[in-house]
Amino acid sequence: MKILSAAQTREADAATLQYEEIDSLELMERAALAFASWFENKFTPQEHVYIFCGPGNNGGDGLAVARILSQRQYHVKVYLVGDSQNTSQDHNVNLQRLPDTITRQTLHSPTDFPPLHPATCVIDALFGTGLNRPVTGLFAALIDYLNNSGSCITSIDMPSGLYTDSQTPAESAIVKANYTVSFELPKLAFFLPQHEQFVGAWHVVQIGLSPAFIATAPSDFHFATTQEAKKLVKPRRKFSHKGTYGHALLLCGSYGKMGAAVLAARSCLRSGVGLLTMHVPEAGYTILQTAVPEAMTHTDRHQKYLSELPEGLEKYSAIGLGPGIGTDKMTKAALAQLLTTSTSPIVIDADAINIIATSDKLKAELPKHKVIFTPHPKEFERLVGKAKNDYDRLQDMKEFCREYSCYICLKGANTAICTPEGTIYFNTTGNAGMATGGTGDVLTGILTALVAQNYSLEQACLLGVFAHGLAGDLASQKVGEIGMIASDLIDHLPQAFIALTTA
Ligand SMILES: NC(=O)C1=CN([C@@H]2O[C@H](COP(=O)(O)OP(=O)(O)OC[C@H]3O[C@@H](n4cnc5c(N)ncnc54)[C@H](OP(=O)(O)O)[C@@H]3O)[C@@H](O)[C@H]2O)[C@H](O)CC1
Ligand SMILES: [K+]
Repeated sequence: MKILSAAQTREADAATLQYEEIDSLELMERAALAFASWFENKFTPQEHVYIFCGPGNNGGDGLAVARILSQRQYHVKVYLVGDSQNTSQDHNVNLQRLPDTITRQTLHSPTDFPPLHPATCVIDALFGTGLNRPVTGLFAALIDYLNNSGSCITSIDMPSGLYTDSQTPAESAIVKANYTVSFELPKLAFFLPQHEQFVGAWHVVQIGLSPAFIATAPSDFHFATTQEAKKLVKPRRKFSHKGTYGHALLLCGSYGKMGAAVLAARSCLRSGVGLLTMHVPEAGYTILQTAVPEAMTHTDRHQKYLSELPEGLEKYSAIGLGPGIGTDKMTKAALAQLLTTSTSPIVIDADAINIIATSDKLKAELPKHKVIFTPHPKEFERLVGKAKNDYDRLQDMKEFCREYSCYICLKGANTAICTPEGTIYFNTTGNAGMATGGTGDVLTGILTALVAQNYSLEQACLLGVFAHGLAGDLASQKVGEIGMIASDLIDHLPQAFIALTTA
């Protein structure tokens, strides 16, 4: 699904009003009803609800929510902030519609701020997508007060003070929401690690914005949905054999890091590949043959490191390399040779990324449209460079992928997948239990298996990253996040693929 900018959200809003022949007040009512339903599922009417409303339509939503929640037996108080001469039309109508039974107060200075308790539910309706400058003055004082209150804060549409799709200036106060309930589509800001403390757990509620508008709106940013991931899966054919599903080659491992090779091999096999050959240092032979009997094992002449490529590279439909290989100069030479001789797509991870990161020559030799990089943030920084903030990092990623015609899966809470055209997809599966050694090796195995099966590189990234996160989510239901290890992901890959192939 697409992610729209703040400006496009306003256009979608206008297109919806025109297409459905409704007025903006009705759309605001829909938004408020959708928010209130989410709120009712989360909080009981025992809790006191304080709603802080700004001058625009975000504040208008807050006023409509106040009316609806009060009808549903919540004890609601409304606090109005800002110049009452500068309020939006729909804000004004909803203020008039507020029943007299609801206490309301205009906040003129910090001395007016109401006492707040940890048990108070705060709804933040100060600013949404219409924020057009940093939040300072009384609004900033209020935001600081809310942030320090210990109360549970739910933001309507956006945490107030946070820019929707560009870097928020440092001087802006920003609400630190526990929950953000946004309308129709998540906003770009939600996917960036730097905003974790502001956005909290985000949810999207539907308000029926024009699907036709959304379908045609241009956007470089997307997020992955289960429906989309399911559409990517190619069903197995009845009259097929192991040759139908490709032959993967994984170059992994070094002395003391042979476990990375085992993890990549096992996940590759659990992702549907027809045949798998492992090329590992001599010391890995017994380990691989014992731990992964389904894989063929080919050994390097070097005992501890990879120093050469196996014969007959052309027979492999995909090559994965990096997990556990180290950065020995012999390994670097073998990698250089691979980049210039391989005709197959290559998945490049871990130390293979670190090796390429140090050499402009190797970067220049990357085969076009044939490489997927899977860096974690530190490896990304080495490969692409250090960015000032997450928006700049996305921009740098696009430029790198365009320059080298490659794909990058930047691993993290919402792994960001970038194509050579500069389109970015944020993944939506996975959990913090996956922040543990070896889960990256598992991803390399999955992606190599999918590319070997003839998925396009883009399809492999989207499906592979989604399945990897889904396996993590399924594993967390069994072992939780704290006790999770990379092998748990492999154990849950079959279930993940079952979930992606059932309606
Ligand atoms: N399509 C949808 O998703 C719908 C969303 N709805 C809700 O509407 C808001 C967007 O409403 P909008 O009125 O465009 O904008 P805001 O309420 O976010 O803010 C605009 C007002 O705030 C003032 N402003 C802006 N920045 C600041 C600031 N830093 N300090 C003080 N005041 C600020 C601005 O005043 P100006 O001085 O710039 O004129 C406006 O008064 C969206 O987020 C949803 O919550 C609809 O309800 C349904 C459809
Ligand atoms: K808000």
